Amino acid sequence: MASVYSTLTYWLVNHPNIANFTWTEGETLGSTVFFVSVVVTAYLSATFLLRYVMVSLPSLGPRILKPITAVHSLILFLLSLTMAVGCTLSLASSPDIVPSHPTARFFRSICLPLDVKPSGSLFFWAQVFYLSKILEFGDTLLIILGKSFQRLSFLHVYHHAVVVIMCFIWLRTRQSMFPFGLWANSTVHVIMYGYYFLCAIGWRPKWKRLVTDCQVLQFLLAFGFASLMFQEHVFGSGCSGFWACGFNGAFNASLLALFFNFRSKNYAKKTRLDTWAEMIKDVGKKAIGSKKID
Ligand SMILES: CC(C)(COP(=O)(O)OP(=O)(O)OC[C@H]1O[C@@H](n2cnc3c(N)ncnc32)[C@H](O)[C@@H]1OP(=O)(O)O)[C@@H](O)C(=O)NCCC(=O)NCCSC(=O)CC(=O)O
Repeated sequence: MASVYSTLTYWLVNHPNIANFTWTEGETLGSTVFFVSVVVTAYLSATFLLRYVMVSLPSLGPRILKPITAVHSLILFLLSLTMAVGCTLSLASSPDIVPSHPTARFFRSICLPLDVKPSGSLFFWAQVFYLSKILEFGDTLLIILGKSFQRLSFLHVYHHAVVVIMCFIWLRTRQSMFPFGLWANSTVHVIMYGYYFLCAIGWRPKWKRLVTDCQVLQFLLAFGFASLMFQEHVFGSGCSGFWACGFNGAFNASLLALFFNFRSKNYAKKTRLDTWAEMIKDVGKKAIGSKKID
């Protein structure tokens, strides 16, 4: 067990390429406002354009699409797992940012010091996370090519576009709360891409609702921890990128509202149907006396 831990720590935290990583605006891949603007504009334009072009074209058949979707989801599942483990180990073992006391270590995941340098393993994983959000654009392409237009929701497109801007702001402002956000979202995406992968290989899991609930939970936890960060910023020694956290707060609040709407549309119906079924059963039971009905 100890050797697994130390091997993982070496490859995901202490490897020279990771430990010596420094995010430098204008030098690191994707580190300019121009890059983010082009990427997000290209994503939105391509999505709307392809959506309308595909209306008059035949969809790629499931024989071609399902294996590609499965591979894409599997890659994102493995990448999310690697980022979640990498972030956890970075928080547990980076001596430069993380003090040895567990409570202080937790606070480091929600409040970075004002003079924090954008270097080391945590920032390395934030950069990987940022680039992985561009890879997630593939989800939209797969939905459009399969002509599953009902799944091309506002929630989907809005999330995929704005999350890239959010990650760029994390890095540019050395924003506090990003280690928690990175850890929570990567962990949730392990479950989400696991679910998507299983759907793509033809096994539709029964725990879809659990995936949605985990997504909602990450936003709720973020609000809880943000209040602790606020206290630490105001009454403690200050947190880096405090004002940029407002962007995250607004984005999380909008996603929370959209996910509550998604939940009520996708799962509440079932509950109502169940209620109706039970009512009909009761009426039936009364009508035929003590006879059992299914
Ligand atoms: C359970 C959810 C994860 C997904 O809900 P859906 O209603 O979209 O799920 P579904 O049951 O229709 O999904 C199964 C279908 O997805 C296909 N599928 C598989 N892999 C996919 C991929 N990588 N991208 C897009 N589609 C994919 C399967 O082949 C299957 O198609 P077929 O049905 O043809 O067999 C939900 O909680 C959710 O997030 N809904 C919002 C929609 C969304 O776009 N979410 C992701 C971005 S938001 C996000 O990611 C927030 C966060 O950060 O946590």
